[in-house]
Amino acid sequence: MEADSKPKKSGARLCCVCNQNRAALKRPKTLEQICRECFYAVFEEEIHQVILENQLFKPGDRIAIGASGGKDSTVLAYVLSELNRRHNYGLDLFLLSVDEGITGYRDDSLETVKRNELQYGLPLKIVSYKDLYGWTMDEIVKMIGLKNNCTFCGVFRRQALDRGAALLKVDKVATGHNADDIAETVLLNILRGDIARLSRCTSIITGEDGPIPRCKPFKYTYEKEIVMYAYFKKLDYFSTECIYSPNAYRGFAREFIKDLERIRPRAILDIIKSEMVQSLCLAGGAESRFTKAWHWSYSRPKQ
Ligand SMILES: Nc1ncnc2c1ncn2[C@@H]1O[C@H](COP(=O)(O)OP(=O)(O)OP(=O)(O)O)[C@@H](O)[C@H]1O
Repeated sequence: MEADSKPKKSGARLCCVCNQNRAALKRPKTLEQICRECFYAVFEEEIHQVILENQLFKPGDRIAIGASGGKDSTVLAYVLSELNRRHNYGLDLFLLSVDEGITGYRDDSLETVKRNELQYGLPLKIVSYKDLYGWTMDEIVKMIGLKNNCTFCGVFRRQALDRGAALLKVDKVATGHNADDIAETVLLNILRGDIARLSRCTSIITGEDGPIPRCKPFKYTYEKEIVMYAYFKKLDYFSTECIYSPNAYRGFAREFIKDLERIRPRAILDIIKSEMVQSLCLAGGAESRFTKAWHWSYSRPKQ
């Protein structure tokens, strides 16, 4: 037997990919035992394939990465810079942050993004609610209280990202929304009976009819794997929840998805997939029939 084909440690569980190194973790998505190096490789390769298959970028594109300083957007910035170099995507990458003006949250996470700017060598643009709208979220919450503040903030942030993207003259904004976020949104839209949003929420590219399209390279990437990747790679990210976001309804959906994942990891992908199939049916002309049937059954008097 050749030296390098021997297991490194007898009795230790071997990585199911290379069959050489000791497994260091169980992949949350597949439950495979895998070593760190192979985990990095499969994690990055899956994202690369998603980018290619969905034609998320074109050579020469200027891409802003929506950078909140959280784990998802930090891993996105790191992985996109790596893939851009490795596969010669030919992209000009930028970090774009929105400062909502939330003391004790966004000010701290922006410090992380400023460090990421240096660590990854990506130019950073920060746009603030105060400059764009004349109000910080702290001031808005003082005025309107905690009810509905997430709705305001979401609308403002979307516009602020568009404004920042226009200043940077980018072709697209990439965000760190992951598979768990998308499955959660599918579930929320089902629970609210919001068919219009339901049929849009799994799209990997959105806003193509608006000023600047958005894309989600992590559409199929599990949150737990993002956390593991950030942890093993020792990436510098900020991990505190927004102080104004006690969104109970979304919280329930999140917990439910996590419970399903514990029993059956594929559940996250299956929720996304089943929504995509339904959207395709709607796009194929079944929309009016489906909507009529929906309204009929919804408004039918109780027997
Ligand atoms: N203040 C912000 N500035 C720029 N982009 C943002 C901001 N907040 C959110 N985003 C973008 O939207 C995505 C999803 O938002 P979400 O609220 O889930 O982020 P988060 O939990 O604060 O951080 P992350 O998703 O990076 O871990 C982020 O990954 C990021 O790309």
